[in-house]
Amino acid sequence: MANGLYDRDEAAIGSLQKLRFFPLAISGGKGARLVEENGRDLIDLSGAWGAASLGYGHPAIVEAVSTAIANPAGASVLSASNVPAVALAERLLATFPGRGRHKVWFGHSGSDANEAAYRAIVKATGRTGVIAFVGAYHGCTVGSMAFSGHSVQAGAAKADGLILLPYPDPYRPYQNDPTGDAILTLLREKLAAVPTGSIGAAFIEPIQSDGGLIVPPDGFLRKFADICRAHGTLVVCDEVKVGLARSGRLHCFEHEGFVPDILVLGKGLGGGLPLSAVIAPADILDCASAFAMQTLHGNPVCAAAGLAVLETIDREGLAADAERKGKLLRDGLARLAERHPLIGDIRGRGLACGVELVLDRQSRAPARAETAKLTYRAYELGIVLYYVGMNGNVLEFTPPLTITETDIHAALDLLDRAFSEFSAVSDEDIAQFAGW
Ligand SMILES: Cc1ncc(COP(=O)(O)O)c(/C=N/[C@@H]2CCCCNC2=O)c1O
Repeated sequence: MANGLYDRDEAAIGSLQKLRFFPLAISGGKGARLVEENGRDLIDLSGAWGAASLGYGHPAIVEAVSTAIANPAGASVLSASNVPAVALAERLLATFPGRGRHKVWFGHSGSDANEAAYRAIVKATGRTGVIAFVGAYHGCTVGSMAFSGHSVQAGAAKADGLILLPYPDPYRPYQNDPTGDAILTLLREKLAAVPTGSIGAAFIEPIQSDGGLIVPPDGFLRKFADICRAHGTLVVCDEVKVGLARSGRLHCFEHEGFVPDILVLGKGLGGGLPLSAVIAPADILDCASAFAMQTLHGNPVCAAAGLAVLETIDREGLAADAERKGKLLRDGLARLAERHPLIGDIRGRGLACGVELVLDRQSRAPARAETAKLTYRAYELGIVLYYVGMNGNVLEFTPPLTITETDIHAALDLLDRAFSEFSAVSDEDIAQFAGW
């Protein structure tokens, strides 16, 4: 379609903020389906990288946002309180089992939330050191990149005193130890080499998402937290992508039998609107004023959307639904693996699933080029699906929590075709899409 939407996008919007895999040009959406400019509809297995937690056009979101925008209670919490933001903060605090007094900080994105958490911890404790993991994507601001470990940000300035650890990956285990204990030994060695109490924060994803949708071994997070806390380090759980019912529990850390000191939420919290939150001890979030603020933080319209998301998760039982539908999806993917040797590993919790593609199941050599062609073919067949991973070879399934079983089955049928047909995609077809 000459001078179609995608061409106009290319002409008008810079590549600085683009992560493109195929020429998706969207004019609308409903449920778990996106509609392209030409009227074609696609099943969205990404959910806008997990942000469209309730899909597109959910009545609860439409109602909440329409009401809020028609009578906006100001525009932020900087210099006034507003009804939706206070109500959302109270509702978030009611979900968090941490001991002691906690408060909420509101942001627009996972990036600004992680950055605010780190800056507040340094301000409150004076401890600049930070622990994080190779493969972790905590954001794309200077501050959140400073303790991210994803290859896409290799050139970014890193925090002084950053300790980056391998993330425990049972499919590619560090030192061939699938339990992750070798990583904990490394952590103890690193901590022994720094002044006691010099590390303020430890950032961990309970499922490492952009690093490859990796579910850690049982018990790892709990043991990791114990070691950090013995060093006086606050454990920050980044649930921006896998939180809020997606994993089959309201909070993903519930699978791990531990409670983080600080919880970071984003993406799905806003149901497609820009909204993030940090839940932290009151003494951390009250350590200063006018220190981590942006003009529209705590925007009442976005906060109304956040309330609608939490209420809908509760009312529609979306956590239990995610558990059930995630198993349905992974069982279907396992049946595809019987026919397609490219599939090396299937993993996930709830509706956060990863499928790692390899050239050979013995060597587990990453199938990077094949992954790019597969996602392109899937798009041609009517599926929106992106990939993640340090080797660019892990299909990431984070569909709307409201996806129907019918759409899951339809998507699996289309994926089956994509696996059979992707080799027909030419290098030229994907050349213009840089991906990660
Ligand atoms: C665990 C986790 N923490 C923080 C972030 C940053 O969130 P924002 O992109 O909302 O700033 C993210 C964002 N992840 C990226 C966003 C860029 C495109 C690639 N796919 C993602 O999901 C994240 O997954």
